[in-house]
Amino acid sequence: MSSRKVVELFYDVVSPYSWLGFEVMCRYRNLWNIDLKLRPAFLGGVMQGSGNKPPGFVFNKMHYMIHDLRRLAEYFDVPLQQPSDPEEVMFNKGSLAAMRFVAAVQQKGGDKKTEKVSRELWRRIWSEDKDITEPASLSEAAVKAGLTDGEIKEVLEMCTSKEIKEKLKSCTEEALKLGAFGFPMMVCHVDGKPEMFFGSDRFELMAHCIGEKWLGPNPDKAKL
Ligand SMILES: N[C@@H](CCC(=O)N[C@@H](CS)C(=O)NCC(=O)O)C(=O)O
Repeated sequence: MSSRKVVELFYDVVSPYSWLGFEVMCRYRNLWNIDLKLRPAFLGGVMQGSGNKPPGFVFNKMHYMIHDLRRLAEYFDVPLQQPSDPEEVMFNKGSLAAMRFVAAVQQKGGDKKTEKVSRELWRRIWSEDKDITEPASLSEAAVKAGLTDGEIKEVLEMCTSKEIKEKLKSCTEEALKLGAFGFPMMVCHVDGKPEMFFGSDRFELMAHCIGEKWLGPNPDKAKL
């Protein structure tokens, strides 16, 4: 068997398309000969650093996105539901506190816990119309992800540390260096060279580039 290819997934829980990309990558992780590395980063920093603007800033794009996400939720089998005030959630409240929390969970608990906490945060913001900015909200997500009270207390304390702020910042800067202008971004390391893909709609091409088979967004169902 050829050596496993490293695939880095850069994401932010404020991004609904990242949730789709994240679930697909988690479903394919054991099917493809890949080593998936979760790279929680800050989409606001990527927008600023690349000079891009969120698609929601253009009225027609926002309108399209809301319609598109409804179709995609069903197609990807991810329980995406639009929050009651998407602009407030995405542009005013944002995700800096949540992504520092995810970075701290990764530092303390590794990728399995990072996966679970990220999923619970997405569920709050993009399925249940709940807050992800307050410490109590972050704690609730962590409880659902299976972290103990002691772990949650420690992770919340870590969020304000210089180390965690730097960790999130450096991951965001790394994404920018790899060419990021939005999320999700997948970077496949093929023969030592990084190959970047933007969006949750590039899996077919990505599979082709890494020599794997694309079986649709839900490979388990495709096999039935
Ligand atoms: N076509 C992509 C769109 C992804 C997308 O719109 N991502 C947003 C964040 S939720 C973004 O960063 N957009 C930047 C851009 O479109 O330039 C997909 O289907 O996943």
